[in-house]
Amino acid sequence: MEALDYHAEERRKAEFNLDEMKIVWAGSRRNYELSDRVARLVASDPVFRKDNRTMLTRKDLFKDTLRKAAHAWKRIIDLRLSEEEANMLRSYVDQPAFTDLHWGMFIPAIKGQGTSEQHEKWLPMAYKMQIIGCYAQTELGHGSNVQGLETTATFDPQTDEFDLHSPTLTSSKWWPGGLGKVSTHAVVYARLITGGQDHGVHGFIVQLRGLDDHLPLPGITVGDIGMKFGSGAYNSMDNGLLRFDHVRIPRNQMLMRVSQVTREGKFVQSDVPRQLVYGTMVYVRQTIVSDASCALARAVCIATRYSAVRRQFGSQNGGPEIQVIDYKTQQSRLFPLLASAYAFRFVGEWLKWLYTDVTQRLQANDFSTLPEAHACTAGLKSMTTSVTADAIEECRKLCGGHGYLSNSGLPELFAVYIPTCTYEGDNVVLLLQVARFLMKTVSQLGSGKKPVGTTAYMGRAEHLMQCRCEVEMAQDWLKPSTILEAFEARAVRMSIACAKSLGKFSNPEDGFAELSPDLVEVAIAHCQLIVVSKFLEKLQQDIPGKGVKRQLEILCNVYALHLLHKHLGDFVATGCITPNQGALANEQLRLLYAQVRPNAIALVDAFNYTDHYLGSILGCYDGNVYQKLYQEAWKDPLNDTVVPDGYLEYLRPILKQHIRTARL
Ligand SMILES: CCCCCCCCCCCCCCCCCCCCCCCC(=O)SCCNC(=O)CCNC(=O)[C@H](O)C(C)(C)COP(=O)(O)OP(=O)(O)OC[C@H]1O[C@@H](n2cnc3c(N)ncnc32)[C@H](O)[C@@H]1OP(=O)(O)O
Ligand SMILES: Cc1cc2nc3c(=O)[nH]c(=O)nc-3n(C[C@H](O)[C@H](O)[C@H](O)COP(=O)(O)OP(=O)(O)OC[C@H]3O[C@@H](n4cnc5c(N)ncnc54)[C@H](O)[C@@H]3O)c2cc1C
Repeated sequence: MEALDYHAEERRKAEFNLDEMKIVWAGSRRNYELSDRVARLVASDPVFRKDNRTMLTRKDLFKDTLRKAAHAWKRIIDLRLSEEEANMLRSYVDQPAFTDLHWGMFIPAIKGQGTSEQHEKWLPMAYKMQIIGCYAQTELGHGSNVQGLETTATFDPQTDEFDLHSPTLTSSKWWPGGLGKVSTHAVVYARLITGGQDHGVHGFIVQLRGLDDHLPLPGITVGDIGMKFGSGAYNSMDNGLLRFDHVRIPRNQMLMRVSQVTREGKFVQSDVPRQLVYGTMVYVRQTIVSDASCALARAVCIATRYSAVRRQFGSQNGGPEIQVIDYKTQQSRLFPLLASAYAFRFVGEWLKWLYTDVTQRLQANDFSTLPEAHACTAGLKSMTTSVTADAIEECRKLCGGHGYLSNSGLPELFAVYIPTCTYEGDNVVLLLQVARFLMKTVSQLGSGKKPVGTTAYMGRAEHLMQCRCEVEMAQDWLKPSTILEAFEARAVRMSIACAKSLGKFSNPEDGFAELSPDLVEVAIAHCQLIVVSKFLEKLQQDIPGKGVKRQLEILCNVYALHLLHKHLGDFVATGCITPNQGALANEQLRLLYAQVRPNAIALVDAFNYTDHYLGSILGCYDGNVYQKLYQEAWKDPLNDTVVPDGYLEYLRPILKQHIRTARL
């Protein structure tokens, strides 16, 4: 018998080839096939079950995470999964774990900041997980300000060792994932001191726990920092605290690609820029952008499918009520998020390319593109995670009351997701880094130095400062060059206006601090331009499949025009467009929503998410929402008994007292 599909009619409405769209989303046919195989592998394995996760106590959740990680590792070995497949497996298992930090930060830190001898010594053990590491940078007193870290690593020429010490309470390491209960090793960031001189923050490989008994080594205090936001969620991770009481490590455990300390205790700064010490963060920020599109797509998939099932009001002659997805307000809240998921997917692909390119250049000692890579990863990490976090909450609201149920999947997704706005760089702090980069670029405009890469448009500042938008009718907004020029003109005009305001301050740092809210807006305008332009570039590629390119063009226009509508003040105030042209953009946006509507379900089907990964009754593929909600309610432990525990002690006495009072 064919399974019920409540979305069958919706799926029939689609105007494009779904299989081809799945490939576009995955990046290539090969990626699609790998990802599909791994998703099914995870979904069909009972060890990876996650529907009961929010009910577990912290200890049980943590043990469940250890079990899943061990099982995942076994599957990776048994099936000889590649690094790429293992990473897909991590995504589909969907439970933050120490393994994220081991593979995502500990190993990359050694690779990026270690010498070839250090690679040879440490990487084979790390790859086999004979040692497990974390990334211990943040302290109780300092996270954003890395230069303010207090942990010290003092070289002792007598013994050829570093003495690691936590001199104050605020120097305690605080937050590193995997540190609390699991890691045997850490890359610890500490101030390097030689001959009484402070050389700033550097990375050191430090063993924390015994490899046989897992007990902390002498001088080391280590533990978990406690429960975090939400149930389930990020509590599967053992974010930890760590203190050193004069712990000794050999000199060759300082990561020495950027700077070295000789046997005599001489500090040597190589030609490699000091910022490479921050290189692991650049790598992870890039991965966070790709992950943002996945989290956003997940929330949007749930809200879209549910919006097609849910009906409220408008029944005619006893017929069905209106599907809430047909309300224009629902569309204007949902479809820009759907478009953003695609936009972030494509900008994530591009950022991966940029990161690979900069890494190859760094290996050849070409550091010229490092500032651009830093600005792009910082800015896009900030922008995509802020949008995604807000979007998950919006999707919860789009699902009405049922969105607040844990089994909608949205509360836990939100709780797991929101720290991305803080970790790997607070989003505002990162946007200020972008703003610094932009102000520097503007200040060099007159010097003959041509801006390149994502700031190349600033080289056309003269034109962009005075160009006039030529839109006369709503449909004029569909021209890619018109959209691009409006976004470029807005970004350049906001940047130059801020640079001019900065010039009025005698001390530039005072000016930067005073104008920082405006600078954040400038950085956002620049990042939005990057996303819009990368979406437009994607559309220049050969995209096969009936109607696929057309749908992507519609989504690209939705993405750009909803931003234009949202930030209309910026566009009008800078004179890039007139208020009337803004109104025409909004008119066009409404027409675009009507074009998205018949394709909405198929556009979220293209993410190819299994019901296991979605973890949401509201978002299930077959749309059989009400029956599943009803069945699920009876599985709640509160429904194990008809009369709840505590009735005799607490409820009955009140009820009885009430009866007595009533009789009086
Ligand atoms: C159960 C499941 C099992 C499954 C098993 C499966 C196994 C296989 C799995 C495979 C897994 C792969 C996983 C990947 C996933 C990874 C997930 C990771 C999760 C992350 C958790 C979070 C971790 C953290 O949070 S770590 C800590 C992060 N901390 C920060 O980000 C701190 C933010 N602060 C800063 O970055 C800096 O301090 C800064 C930049 C704000 C200021 O620095 P500073 O004061 O030194 O600089 P400035 O004076 O402002 O600038 C000087 C100069 O330098 C430039 N610059 C700054 N930063 C950089 C940089 N990074 N790169 C390059 N240049 C930089 C800056 O622009 C200035 O330039 P000028 O030209 O001089 O202006
Ligand atoms: C779930 C989670 C996992 C983490 N995992 C790790 C890990 O594995 N390893 C690790 O080392 N760290 C980790 N961290 C720490 C994380 O990297 C830091 O919390 C993060 O970098 C933010 O720093 P902070 O906490 O010092 O925030 P703060 O800098 O104290 O931010 C507080 C407020 O001050 C504002 N602010 C700060 N500086 C400025 C400024 N210059 N201008 C304007 N506003 C400013 C911020 O915008 C924010 O609103 C993790 C954190 C979390 C939440």
